[in-house]
Amino acid sequence: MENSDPPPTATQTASPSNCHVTAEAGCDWLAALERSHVTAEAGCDWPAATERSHVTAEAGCDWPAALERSHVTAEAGCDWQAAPERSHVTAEAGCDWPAALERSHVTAEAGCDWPAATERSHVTAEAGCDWPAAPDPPLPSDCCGGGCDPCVYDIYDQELRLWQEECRTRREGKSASQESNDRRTDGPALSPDNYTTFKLENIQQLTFDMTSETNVYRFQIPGNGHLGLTTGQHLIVRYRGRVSGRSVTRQYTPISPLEAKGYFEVLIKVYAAGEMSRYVRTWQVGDLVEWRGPFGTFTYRPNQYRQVVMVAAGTGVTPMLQVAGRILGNELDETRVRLLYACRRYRDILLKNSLDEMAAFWNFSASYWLSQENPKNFQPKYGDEIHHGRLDRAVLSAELPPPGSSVLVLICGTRSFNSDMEANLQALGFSQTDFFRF
Ligand SMILES: Cc1cc2nc3c(=O)[nH]c(=O)nc-3n(C[C@H](O)[C@H](O)[C@H](O)COP(=O)(O)OP(=O)(O)OC[C@H]3O[C@@H](n4cnc5c(N)ncnc54)[C@H](O)[C@@H]3O)c2cc1C
Repeated sequence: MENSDPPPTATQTASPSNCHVTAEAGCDWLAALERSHVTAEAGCDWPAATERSHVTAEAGCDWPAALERSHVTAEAGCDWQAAPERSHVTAEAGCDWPAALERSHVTAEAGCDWPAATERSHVTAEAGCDWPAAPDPPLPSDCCGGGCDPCVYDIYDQELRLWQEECRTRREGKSASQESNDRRTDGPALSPDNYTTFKLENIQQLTFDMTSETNVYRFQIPGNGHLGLTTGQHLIVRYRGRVSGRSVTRQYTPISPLEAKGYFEVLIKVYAAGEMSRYVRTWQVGDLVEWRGPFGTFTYRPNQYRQVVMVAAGTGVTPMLQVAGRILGNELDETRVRLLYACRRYRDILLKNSLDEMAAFWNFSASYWLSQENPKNFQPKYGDEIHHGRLDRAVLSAELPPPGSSVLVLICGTRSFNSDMEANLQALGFSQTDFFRF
């Protein structure tokens, strides 16, 4: 006998992974596929969305609650639109959204008109609406596994909390800048819990080539205030794209003296393909940039060690400068400081003038390891200690006193540089307490 079921009245578009599927009115859908994004028309009676499916409902739709990790449930009267790939939802004006479930991040206000969200960001607001972008969760590859404090996951949790807080204040009718100003009048210049905007007052270019540039950015601190950092601490900067709706954070270590008043400076290497770099490249004098901090667990006591050996690569010199500045600025501190600095070429040595000034102190010396410099093609400054080749275990072995002889080794460079140096130190008999990685 032939199947007597009526032909389906609904249009169903099956989707491969990451594509979009749409259900028409009257459609009785099966659970949405993992990672498919689906839209239901009015009158649709959907089953619960499965894990990781993202669903939206049209006006009049009566949806069951979405399961964990599906993102939203729709209210009657809501008029939803299909989300673009991997973005989750867009809300129309007049929409009244219920709170999103775990991992969905936002609720939209009445009157809000949101633009399409970008990949992995969840929702953003359209023209007219000044809704904050939700933070992006870190990728597994963002975590170095080295026990950083704060780790990228801690930063994400903090960002999520801040973002939820900001959404709340917006719902209550208070703008974020108003909040920030309120805080500034009765609090310190900088807070680890909330972002403060600082005005960019100068940009100084240090290096430039086809793939990157390095600049020093100077920010004004109102009222001749200071950051309140201790040695070796860093800040977090946030970028929230008005158009893209993305929220990106990165860490940077101020290079200005810790006690500097009325300003602070950060050195930032701007990469062609870097996510934050793309934003930093657009910075202009007068721009307002959001910072929070300080962060970092490094502690230092004068004369605690006989020698501090700094092993740095590229922009990893920034915390070293802070620590060295602190030691050399205290005439009662007799700690010797030795910097081993790996760069590609001579002209890539960052903050060379500051390092040269430090070299005038009896207890500071620097040695530069150039991996890509042609010995014939550059003119070192008189007295520069230049080596051609890589900063490797043999160098550490020759430079470092034996483990246990009151030496602290500080490490800061790329992720691979850091883990190479840690492995080298351990192979040379140094224990975890003998070194610190920024
Ligand atoms: C505690 C701490 C302090 C820091 N302080 C500073 C600082 O003072 N100044 C500073 O410039 N950076 C500093 N960084 C690094 C900074 O936080 C960013 O990781 C860096 O600016 C790149 O961000 P991005 O979004 O532009 O690039 P991403 O989007 O994160 O990376 C894109 C690509 O850029 C390239 N890239 C990124 N970082 C590096 C790198 N370090 N070496 C080589 N290639 C790289 C890679 O090709 C990468 O694939 C610090 C990091 C930490 C954890």
